[in-house]
Parts: sequence; structure tokens; C-alpha cells
Amino acid sequence: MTEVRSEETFDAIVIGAGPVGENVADRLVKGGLSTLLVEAELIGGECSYWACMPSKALIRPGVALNNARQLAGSREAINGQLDAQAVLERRNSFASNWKDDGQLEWVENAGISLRRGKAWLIAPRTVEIADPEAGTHLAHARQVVVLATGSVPTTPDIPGLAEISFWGTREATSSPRVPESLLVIGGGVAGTELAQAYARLGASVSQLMRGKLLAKMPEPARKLVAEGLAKDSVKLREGVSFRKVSRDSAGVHLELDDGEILQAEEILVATGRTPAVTELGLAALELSGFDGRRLRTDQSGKVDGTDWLYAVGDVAGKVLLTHQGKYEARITGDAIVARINGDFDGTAKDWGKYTQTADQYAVPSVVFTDPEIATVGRTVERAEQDGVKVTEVSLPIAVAGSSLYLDDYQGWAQLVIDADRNVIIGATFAGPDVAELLHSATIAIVGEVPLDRLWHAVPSYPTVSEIWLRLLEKLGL
Ligand SMILES: Cc1cc2nc3c(=O)[nH]c(=O)nc-3n(C[C@H](O)[C@H](O)[C@H](O)COP(=O)(O)OP(=O)(O)OC[C@H]3O[C@@H](n4cnc5c(N)ncnc54)[C@H](O)[C@@H]3O)c2cc1C
Ligand SMILES: NC(=O)c1ccc[n+]([C@@H]2O[C@H](COP(=O)([O-])OP(=O)(O)OC[C@H]3O[C@@H](n4cnc5c(N)ncnc54)[C@H](O)[C@@H]3O)[C@@H](O)[C@H]2O)c1
Repeated sequence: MTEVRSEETFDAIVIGAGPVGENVADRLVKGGLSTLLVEAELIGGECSYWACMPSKALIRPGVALNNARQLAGSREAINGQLDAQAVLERRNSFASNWKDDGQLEWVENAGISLRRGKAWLIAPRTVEIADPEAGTHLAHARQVVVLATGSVPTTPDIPGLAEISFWGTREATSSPRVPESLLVIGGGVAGTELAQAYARLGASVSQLMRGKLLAKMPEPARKLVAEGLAKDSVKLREGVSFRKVSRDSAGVHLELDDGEILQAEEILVATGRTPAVTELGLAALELSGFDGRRLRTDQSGKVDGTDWLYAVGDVAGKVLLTHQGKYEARITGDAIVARINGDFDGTAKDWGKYTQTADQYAVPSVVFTDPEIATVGRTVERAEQDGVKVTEVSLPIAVAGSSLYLDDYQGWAQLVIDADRNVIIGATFAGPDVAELLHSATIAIVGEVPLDRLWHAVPSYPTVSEIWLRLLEKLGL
């Protein structure tokens, strides 16, 4: 162990001040626990500076422009392209110029103690922190340690990749310039959103993937996004594998397995993320809830085999989304306080205050491409695996509200029904700006609203929400 300069004790220690760590620390302080939050980089985490916020800021102006182009009357007023520099500058402000003063102020006002530096566990309830200014610091937790360390990108095993500089999502979301040409590896959410954003900012983009584009999404929804990418001249290459990659003064050269060589100024690798568990000292603690790669927790976030360690957000590996991680954080924070106060014995209860039930049955997520895909709950396949008797209903989105919204609006919607219980258990909407439709479906699923009651939820005329009525009519209501 390195020489320890200082030492202090709190009720709780939270490692990682991303959106999830901030939320769990807030709940703990509100529950009366003195809480230390430790952050190695910027308070606010990946989401604020290199993920959700900057990526959505890169995407949004292109969507607004495309919408205006899709309407007779406003189309005629457009006489230029996106101003890439203005988009990048607006993005900078959404990433707070990569400074965390605003978040620091929030932490201080919330009554949370903060220490900067990289933290790891050296014993149960004992954390060592390499504070860049104060030196090595030791922090003890009287009650609990919460891991909220997020996730790290996974890098594919492409020969040559380790020897060259390449963009990950961090570089793509924070780049001060738009490359002339960009190769994107990965057909998931991050790769697809960023491929379209950069194409609209003026780059010539090819997106390559070993499987299909957005493979987990229903086919009609994937098809709409593929058509949207094609309109933006993104060259899609599905089902390819990579022989090697290199870089020289002309740029990046990517050789495919069939011998074809693609060249571009820059390459973005967006091939998924994995929980950030490796540098936390977990292996030495020999926890039954840690297998070397993954933590196993109960539905309140407590790591199996311990009574003092919790994991929330990306590091817990259940759902890698900000809003769901923050939901886990609220439940875990409240569960910790309730356990200490003797108000919670640890028994999971579906939809109970201390059980992360939505992680299993009602995770909403949006692919912020143009058109968007918004999905919540279970797919037909997943519901069938769960042994549910499924009824599925789907339709193109073609209602008065959608035709008014955009000329030639192309969309698709699907509901997945538990036929025995007569309730919705999954929904997907694909089309321009469907993200705001999603919460209606989330509420219907979480509320387990019977279809014959949902029949009385009348969508306003003329809105895109009228698709709800068409879907219920198709179900025979
Ligand atoms: C390009 C991209 C776009 C995305 N867009 C969206 C979106 O639109 N909507 C959405 O819901 N999700 C989105 N996500 C996912 C979202 O970013 C994550 O789910 C979210 O950031 C997870 O929050 P977290 O607090 O668990 O982890 P993080 O945000 O990763 O925060 C973890 C924090 O812990 C700190 N840390 C790690 N180890 C230590 C240590 N040992 N000591 C001290 N500090 C440590 C890190 O520095 C970091 O600040 C996106 C992801 C990517 C990559
Ligand atoms: N709008 C949003 O909510 C949003 C946006 C971006 C990212 N995210 C989250 O961030 C996380 C990371 O996003 P992502 O798109 O990188 O992950 P992902 O898991 O969605 O997609 C990964 C892609 O990389 C491919 N891939 C994986 N390993 C590969 C390999 N060895 N060689 C070639 N291809 C490989 C996969 O086939 C897939 O196409 C996801 O969990 C996602 O939920 C969310």
C-alpha cells in the first residue's frame, strides 16, 4: 500500500460521480447519511461530456433542418446547409465546455462531500483514493460503499487497431472538427446515431458492421432507419468482417475480409461497452457476487454475498442507459437508508419501493436517429421466452396527425400484448420525432392498464398519438 496522507470516515462512500453516482449520493444524504462522493475525472460522468448530451446536441440541428425540408412552404425558405461550426459550438455548450463547475456547485448545495481522484477498495468498507492534489487518502464507510463507476468501451480484435490512433465515442462526441470522410465500425445505437450526425455535418460516411444495423430492433423499424441513413448518403455495409487496419499520411485504410480496402480521414470504433469493474480492487475481496467481469446484485442493487457493497448504473451491467441508471440510483439509495433504519428486510417485491422492477419489464430507450426508434418493455421474442401468451399488433403510422406533422411521414408502430392479462407489455414506435410518444406506452405498461380501460384514453386530434387508437381498433376494440 502507498503512504496514506489523510483519513476520514463517512456513513457512505459512492465511487463515481456520473449521473448515477450523483443521484445515489443525493438520496443517501436526503436519508440522513453523511456521504463521500469520489470522482476521478469530471463530475457528471460520461453522459454529460462524451455521451448523451454532446451526441444529442450534434444530432438535433440536422433533425430540425430535415423536418423543415419535409414540409412544403418551409422547404422553400431553406437555401443552405447545416452550419457545422455553429453546431459544434452549440455542442460545446451542452458539454459545458468540458468543465464541471456547474455540477460541483450542485454537489456542494446537495450537502454531499466530494473528493477528486481514482478510488479502489482495499478492504470491506475501506476505500483508498489517489487524490492528485492531496496525495493518497483513506476513506472508511460506517455502513456502505456504492459502486457507480460506469462502463468502458470494448475494442474489437482487428489486427493493426491497437497500433493506430482512432476515434471512440469520446473523440466523436467532442471533436472540434468534422472530418472529410469517416468510417464507422459498429451497427449499434452509438455508431448509428454518430454516423448520421457526421454525415449531416458534411462528412462522407461509411458504416460497417459484422451483423445487421440495430440488430435488436424489429425489422420494419430497422428498415426505416436504414432508409433515413441512405437519404443522408451513409453507405451501410452489413455482415462484413475486418482483416486489418492501418494509418498513414493519407488517412486510415481498413481492409475487409474479401480484400476490399476502404480509406477515410478518420475511423470511429463504436462496438459496445462493458462495466468498469477491473480497477476497483474487487478480485482481492473474493466476493461471491463478482466473477472477475460482472457484478451480480439483487433487485435493490446490493452485491450478492455482501451486506455493505452496492452497484448501480452501467457498472451493474443491467441496463446501460442514463435514465435507467438514475432510476436504479433512486431505488438503491432509498433501500440503503431503509435497511439501516430497519424498514426493509431485503425481500424483493415487484413494483415495490426498493425493487428495481422496471429494469426487467419496462426499460424505455430511444435511438435518436432520423427517423427515431422508441421502444419500451418486452419484444415478442423476449415475452415468448418468458412464457407469455403474446398477441402482437402493428401498423404503419398514417393518421391525420402524422400527415400534418410532415409531408410523406413514414412511421411504424407495434404493441406487444399479454393475451391472458389483456395488458400491454411492450411497444415500439419508429418514425420522425416519435421519442415523445414513448412515455405514454411506458405508463401503460407500468400501470398495467387493461386494454378495455385504455380504450377510454382518447388521443387528441390531430396528433401522431392517434396511432394508439388505430392499434387498439386493430386489436378489435
Ligand atoms: C455515445 C453515447 C451516447 C449515449 N447516449 C445516451 C442517451 O442518449 N441516453 C441514455 O440514456 N444513455 C445514453 N448513453 C449511455 C449513458 O452514457 C450511460 O448509461 C451513463 O453515462 C451511465 O451513467 P453512470 O453514472 O453509470 O456512468 P458514467 O456516466 O460512466 O459515470 C461514471 C463515473 O465514474 C467515474 N469513475 C470510474 N471509475 C472510478 C474510480 N475508480 N474512482 C473514481 N471515479 C471513477 C468516471 O470518471 C465517471 O465520471 C450513451 C452512451 C454513449 C457512449
Ligand atoms: N440513444 C441512446 O440511448 C444511446 C446512444 C448511444 C449509446 N447508448 C448506450 O451505450 C452503449 C454502447 O453503445 P454501442 O452502440 O457502442 O453498443 P451496442 O451494444 O448497441 O452496439 C455494438 C455494436 O458493435 C458490434 N460489435 C461488437 N463487438 C464487435 C466486434 N468485435 N467486431 C465488430 N463489431 C462488433 C455489435 O455487433 C453492434 O453492432 C449501449 O449500451 C447503448 O445502450 C445509448
